[in-house]
Amino acid sequence: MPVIRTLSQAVGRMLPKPACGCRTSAVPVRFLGSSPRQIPADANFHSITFSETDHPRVLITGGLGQLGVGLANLLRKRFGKDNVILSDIRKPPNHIFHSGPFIYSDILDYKNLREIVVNNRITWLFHYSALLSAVGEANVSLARAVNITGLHNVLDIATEHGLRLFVPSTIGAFGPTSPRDPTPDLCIQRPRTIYGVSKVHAELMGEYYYYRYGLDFRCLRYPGIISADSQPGGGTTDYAVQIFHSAAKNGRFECNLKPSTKLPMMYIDDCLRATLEVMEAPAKSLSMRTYNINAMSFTPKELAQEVLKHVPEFQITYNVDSVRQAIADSWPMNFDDSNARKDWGWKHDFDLPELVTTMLNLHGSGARVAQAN
Ligand SMILES: NC(=O)C1=CN([C@@H]2O[C@H](COP(=O)(O)OP(=O)(O)OC[C@H]3O[C@@H](n4cnc5c(N)ncnc54)[C@H](O)[C@@H]3O)[C@@H](O)[C@H]2O)C=CC1
Ligand SMILES: CC(=O)[C@H](N)C(=O)O
Repeated sequence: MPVIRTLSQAVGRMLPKPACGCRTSAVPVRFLGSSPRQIPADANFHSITFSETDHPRVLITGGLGQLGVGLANLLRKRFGKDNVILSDIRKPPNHIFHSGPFIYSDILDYKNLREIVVNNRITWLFHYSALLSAVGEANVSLARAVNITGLHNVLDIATEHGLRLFVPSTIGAFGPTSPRDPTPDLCIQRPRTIYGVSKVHAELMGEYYYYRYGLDFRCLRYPGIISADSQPGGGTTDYAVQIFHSAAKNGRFECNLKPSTKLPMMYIDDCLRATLEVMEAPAKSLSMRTYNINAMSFTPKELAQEVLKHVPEFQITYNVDSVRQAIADSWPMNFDDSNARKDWGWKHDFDLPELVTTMLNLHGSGARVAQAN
């Protein structure tokens, strides 16, 4: 990799500066080889019309999951409703269908994805389609197809059409031989789930395409994300979302992880803001292409204790799911995100007390919260 970078820098120094004074890619990609899918490297579709003063034209894949709709809302506020297209293979509920552009897109269908990018003049792509850790273990071949083959399609299309590409990674990209407390950006990554393996693959492929073809690839490793108005899609950290729903509904919760299982977590607003911030960060501020981001770490017991402060009758019981427990035991307990904080000013807003108050209020147990306070 450093060899390619050095080579690209050397080639870059040999190139004449563009007369127009316009910005060039940090890596003079076209001189390093052909583009990924047998498309001539000098084909004209690289002439990007998007400039820094225009709003990006955004496509979100896998947009009907836990995170995509919230991301679309945030991006639509910033870039305009019609500039952000949600896509998925599922049928959107009415309120989402009527809230802005939605399109069917299966990321395994390369030609269809390319057509969407071309016809809608997409300039930024947020690639959210994935099978998460627990469902991935239940269907390894589908997880392999969606998380790995799907990523290949996205990488090639993003490269061919000069897109800025965001791919989320996860605490699940680490494994039992990684340092767990804290886990730095760069360390041993030997995950034991197909989900984790596919995310390490995505991190490495994105970085490779950045050096090899100049793809503007950006990646954050998310902790477990906690949201009120969207359901989690089958992960190991799902309990930390479901507990609020149960606490507000009937004051009881059966947890599928042991009380002492400590994992990094983050409120959805922080996660989505980080995603927008890293996409807007000037390329020169990014010393890496994949960053850890962190907010808080807690165990089910600690979370339950915080919920109890608001819902005094709350009861938690434990019925451990061995698959999820084994996964959680191999993941980081604390995340070191000092590089994100240093390079592009990442800062979280929500710690555990704010998270719990916000979640219970959003779940309509405001009356209980007020009573307890
Ligand atoms: N939610 C979390 O706690 C975390 C999420 N992430 C990552 O963030 C991204 C989004 O996560 P969530 O919204 O939670 O996931 P999710 O599981 O809730 O949603 C994934 C979406 O992908 C769609 N999908 C599946 N196969 C597809 C295909 N062939 N073509 C197009 N779409 C397809 C599904 O229909 C679903 O709507 C994922 O890449 C995930 O790995 C990373 C760390 C934590
Ligand atoms: C942390 C994640 O990536 C996700 N929520 C999962 O538990 O699989």
